[in-house]
Amino acid sequence: MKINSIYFLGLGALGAKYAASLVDYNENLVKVIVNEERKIRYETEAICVNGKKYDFEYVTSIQNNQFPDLIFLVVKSNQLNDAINDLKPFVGENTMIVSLMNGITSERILAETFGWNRVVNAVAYMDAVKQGNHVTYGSIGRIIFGHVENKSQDILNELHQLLNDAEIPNELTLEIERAQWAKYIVNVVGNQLTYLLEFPYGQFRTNEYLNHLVDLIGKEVITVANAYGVSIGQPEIDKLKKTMKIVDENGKTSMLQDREAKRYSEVDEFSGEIIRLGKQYEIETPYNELIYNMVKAIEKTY
Ligand SMILES: NC(=O)C1=CN([C@@H]2O[C@H](COP(=O)(O)OP(=O)(O)OC[C@H]3O[C@@H](n4cnc5c(N)ncnc54)[C@H](OP(=O)(O)O)[C@@H]3O)[C@@H](O)[C@H]2O)C=CC1
Ligand SMILES: CC(C)(CO)C(=O)C(=O)O
Repeated sequence: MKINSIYFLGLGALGAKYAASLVDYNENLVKVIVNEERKIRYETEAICVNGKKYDFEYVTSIQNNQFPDLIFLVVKSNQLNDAINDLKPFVGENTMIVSLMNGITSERILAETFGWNRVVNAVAYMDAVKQGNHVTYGSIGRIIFGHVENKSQDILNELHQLLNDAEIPNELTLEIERAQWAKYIVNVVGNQLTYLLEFPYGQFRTNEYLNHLVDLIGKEVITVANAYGVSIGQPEIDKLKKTMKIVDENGKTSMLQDREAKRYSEVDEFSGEIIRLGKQYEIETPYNELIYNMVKAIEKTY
């Protein structure tokens, strides 16, 4: 099956970056799902990605019964429920939905509405930031994707080829859940610690107390991951520490950026989900309990 049309729902930092890269490859490929309010707003102030202005094609409904082959869903986890409602009219019987969202639950929630045969699991490594209508990113990034039961390989191979042609680094994996947890541990540990301590990445290079906390919280995540059935361990903690040491020392995790902008964070997807899984598997998760309640206490003041 050839991929001739790709829609995006979510034109924020990550969505705009990838929508722009695909438009650069083929301007007829991409449309963006919006409501009337967003359409007017986005058309009035066009989105710029790394300084280049993009006049994306915005759609508020399906035209001529032509459903997209693929939809990238790229919203924050606290926007997912509304996004699913807005997505429903655009999902045809052959449309696949790729969630680029952080965390491990969005695909399951999507599958509850659309079925697993419509859902592609994915994880994105990127450092995109959106301020006003300007999106900037520094790293070339990478998308890793796959089907949780390794089904739908035809369209996944097609997507792999298309991303390669568009020069978007990507990997089609048969171990997508493991790949998602390897990123999830970075978010649960790195995002949440930098949020609470208000630290840029540079602190990971020198601060032994911070790195001790990485070990403590990391081990808690690994215990839960192993009970969930995903085989990650100390190598993922070591890799996370290494990653945090080589990125821009002044850069900040998205969760710290949320705090600075007084936006609600994705804490429910991070420690919230670890606590929930901990209860399910009868594993104590005291570090995540502490983090969750501290983040919520801060957000309560908004
Ligand atoms: N930024 C990054 O580099 C990375 C982000 N991620 C993950 O990707 C996800 C998205 O992050 P990010 O792009 O940074 O977040 P942003 O907040 O920048 O973008 C989210 C966008 O979704 C739009 N949106 C929300 N609800 C709807 C809806 N119902 N219909 C249409 N558009 C909607 C918002 O529009 P509006 O502003 O108009 O309300 C906003 O532009 C998160 O899970 C994040 O953790 C993962 C890896 C890297
Ligand atoms: C991996 C990391 C920490 C990169 O910035 C991230 O995903 C985030 O900030 O949300």
